[in-house]
Amino acid sequence: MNGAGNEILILDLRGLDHEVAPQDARAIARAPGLRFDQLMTLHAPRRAEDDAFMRIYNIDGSLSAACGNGTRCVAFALAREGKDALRLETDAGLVETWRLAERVFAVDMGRPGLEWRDIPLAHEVADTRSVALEPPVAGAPTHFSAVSMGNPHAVFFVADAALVDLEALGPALEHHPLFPQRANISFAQILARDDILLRVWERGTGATKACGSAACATLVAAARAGLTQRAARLRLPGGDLEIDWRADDHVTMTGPVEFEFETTLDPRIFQDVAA
Ligand SMILES: N[C@H](CCC[C@H](N)C(=O)O)C(=O)O
Repeated sequence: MNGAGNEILILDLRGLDHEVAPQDARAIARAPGLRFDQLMTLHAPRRAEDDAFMRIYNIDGSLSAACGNGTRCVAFALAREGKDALRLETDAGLVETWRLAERVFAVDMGRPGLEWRDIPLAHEVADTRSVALEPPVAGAPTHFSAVSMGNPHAVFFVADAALVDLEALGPALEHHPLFPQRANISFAQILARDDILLRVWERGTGATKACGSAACATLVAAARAGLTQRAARLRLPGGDLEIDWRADDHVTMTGPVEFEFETTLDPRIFQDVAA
């Protein structure tokens, strides 16, 4: 499936007692014919009131605690079992989804983390709205806004997002010493007080057509900076997402899903997997 162009693979393991190891996620990412930005594995819920426990892997096998576009795809997949509203648990807590139309879903991504330890950053920073990029990275802005959506985000506001060399700046910023758990890197251009152009270099995956949690982090950063109101359209290369940082501090995201194909995994892809 995809959510606004963010390629998502869902592996339904609810009937099995199986954990996917990082090297398995990397093997699936290399399997012929499979192409994804994130792998979402579904497991039996830990609490009776939840519908499933969900894990999120990047293509390098690293885990993420949030995946907005992937959560919408999971909501679409489980809606086929007759449920249009879901409670999904992730390593970062509860995520709730509800259907707005055949292929449009909303996700409550929870509250943003805004303290330096929430992101996390490598040392204390008084104001995460404007963090000095020290040491500097050639070609990158000197300051960014840091937000956690359960996963780490660094948001750089730029005059023209189309001019950013994502492939050059992405890796240096993802692995910057300020980010002990690395970070998802966003370059945002404010078009209006309710309209943002966004390009994302994702931690553990690279440049993607859309990143839901980055869209949430960018809206929160823009609103905190007084650049936009608390709700806006986020325009990503793969599609638009509507983000709303509500008065109760929860961030909701509304966007499309597309179903591409269903298949089974050939067990041979897990043989001779380099650890
Ligand atoms: N594409 C996902 C985000 C994955 C985040 C992952 N790259 C990480 O935090 O390591 C989304 O739509 O929210």
